[in-house]
Amino acid sequence: MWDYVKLVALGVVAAIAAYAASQARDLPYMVNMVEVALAAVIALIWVLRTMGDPKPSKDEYFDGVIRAGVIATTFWGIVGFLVAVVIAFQLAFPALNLEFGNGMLNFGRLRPLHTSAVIFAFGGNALIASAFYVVQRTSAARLFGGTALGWFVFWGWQLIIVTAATSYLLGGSQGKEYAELNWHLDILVAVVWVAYLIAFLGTIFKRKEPHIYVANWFYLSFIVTIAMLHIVNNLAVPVSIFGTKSVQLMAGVQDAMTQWWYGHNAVGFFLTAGFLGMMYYFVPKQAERPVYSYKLSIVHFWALIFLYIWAGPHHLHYTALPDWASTLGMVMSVILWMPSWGGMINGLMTLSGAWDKLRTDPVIRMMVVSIGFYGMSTFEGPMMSIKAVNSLSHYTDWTIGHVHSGALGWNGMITFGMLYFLTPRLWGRSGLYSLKLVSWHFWLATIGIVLYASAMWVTGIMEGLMWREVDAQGFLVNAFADTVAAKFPMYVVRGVGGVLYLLGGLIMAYNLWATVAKQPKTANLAVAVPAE
Ligand code: HEM
Ligand code: HEM
Ligand SMILES: [Cu+2]
Repeated sequence: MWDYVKLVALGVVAAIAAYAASQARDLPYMVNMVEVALAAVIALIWVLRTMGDPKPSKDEYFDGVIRAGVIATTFWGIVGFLVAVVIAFQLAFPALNLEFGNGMLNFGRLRPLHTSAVIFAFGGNALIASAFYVVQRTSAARLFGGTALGWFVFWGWQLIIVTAATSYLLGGSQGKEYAELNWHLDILVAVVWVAYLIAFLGTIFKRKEPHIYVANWFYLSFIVTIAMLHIVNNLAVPVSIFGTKSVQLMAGVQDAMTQWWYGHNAVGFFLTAGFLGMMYYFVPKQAERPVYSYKLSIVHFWALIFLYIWAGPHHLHYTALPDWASTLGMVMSVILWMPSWGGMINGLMTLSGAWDKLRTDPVIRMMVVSIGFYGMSTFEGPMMSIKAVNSLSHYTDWTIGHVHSGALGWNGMITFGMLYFLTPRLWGRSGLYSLKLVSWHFWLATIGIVLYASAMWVTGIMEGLMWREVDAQGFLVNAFADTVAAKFPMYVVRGVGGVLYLLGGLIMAYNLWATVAKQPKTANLAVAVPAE
């Protein structure tokens, strides 16, 4: 019966999408609708072919969707880093904005492709997969909603990634950073995200462990907050239901504030709280030590989520935003340093008594460096939110350097650690194919980040100082073009750093593949046992 409901629903979606494509007013909308129709047809065929298959055992964890998530995270990571390297060199060598790409290969279109690929495709898949793994293990319960809900979340997310990417390349964007998707795709995101929330919360509700492990608190706050941010920041009235264009509900400075309330908390909850959930499960697991302080984890959790939500105005210093709002954002940001370091200390000190593992286990090394970069970027951030500092750093590459020490160092490295932890376990292999290759990955990535961040500090502070340099009469000394020319060598260094980081990612992809393909099989451990 349930299968028939699914068939009808998919058929209706395919028909509506095909009709919408035929009525489309612009190219991105048309292509997106064709993609949605195709996806619905493929899903329909799959449901038809698997109808009546035996149901999987209820006391086994649902790991298929997590395996798919591991593959997707690795794949989108490589895609995101590759586009990253291209745009990095485009900034150094503008001729790389290739003419024959007809606009599609220009920096302006590839930049949102990069940010979305790394944050939402690479980071998003890592978060979804790890949340599904952690919530099942710590609740000793199978994922709520059965295979259907889990696969819906996974494939829905991949569909969003593909439609988003094609839309950006074709110029479909509403021009809000990290929220470039037009309204028709925003609705898709909201639907898939609510399904994700239901799968996660449902598993918590049916848990066999009385206790809710702290990693789940972080994951839950991330899922709920992102839903709220996404919906409020994208409130808009479409111009036509057959086109991408819409009118934002809020205007002017209210819209700007809403956008950076969203943007900052995308950092705070997507790139921080969710990844802290990852840290709180995988670091103790890999180190084989309990969390350093459970009390600290609770205190810094509440402090973190309370403070983050107020800090958005630090993106709008010296703008039309009222001064008091800007000051409020600054103060909350500076206070935010404390809970951030609470998290860092808790992660690092989990290794107390196991520091020797740093020499023998490159996966732990990766996690520790990740936590180190988390600490560094959450010191740098509060400092940059102080108005006097921001008046120098804003609009410069310093911000870009800050972003990437968080993104490459913290998000990237903890994700790599998580993938190295999960792959042998999910495929029932005795261990990773090669620890030596993990070590290579570690060094390439670390050197890549250091090149990236130091190049951006130098060029950022340099251009900030050049912009404000005045002569004795008060005239500006440097033309804007002078700063662009001066930045060239640093842009090349950043590009080289990116190449190293990408190489590390490729080595990881090979190592993970070889782990599955070449390592001997061990007994499968997918049976639900109390709180792993
Ligand atoms: C191979 C490594 C990477 C390289 C070479 C790279 C390069 C770049 C470049 C050239 C830009 C544009 C900067 C500008 O407009 O001046 C950029 C922006 C950005 N990248 Fe990356 N990136 C890499 C990895 C990542 C990762 C892994 C993430 C996130 C997890 C990330 C997140 C971002 C964000 C959020 C921005 C926008 C920053 C802003 O507007 O302030 N990047 N990246
Ligand atoms: C206590 C923690 C943090 C604070 C207070 C903070 C503060 C700031 C400030 C003041 C800016 C510059 C705003 C501007 O001048 O335009 C900024 C930019 C940014 N930060 Fe952080 N930061 C923190 C942690 C992080 C972390 C851990 C990450 C990444 C994982 C991150 C990602 C970003 C991104 C992506 C931007 C660029 C936004 C844009 O596109 O303009 N931040 N942050
Ligand atoms: Cu912020």
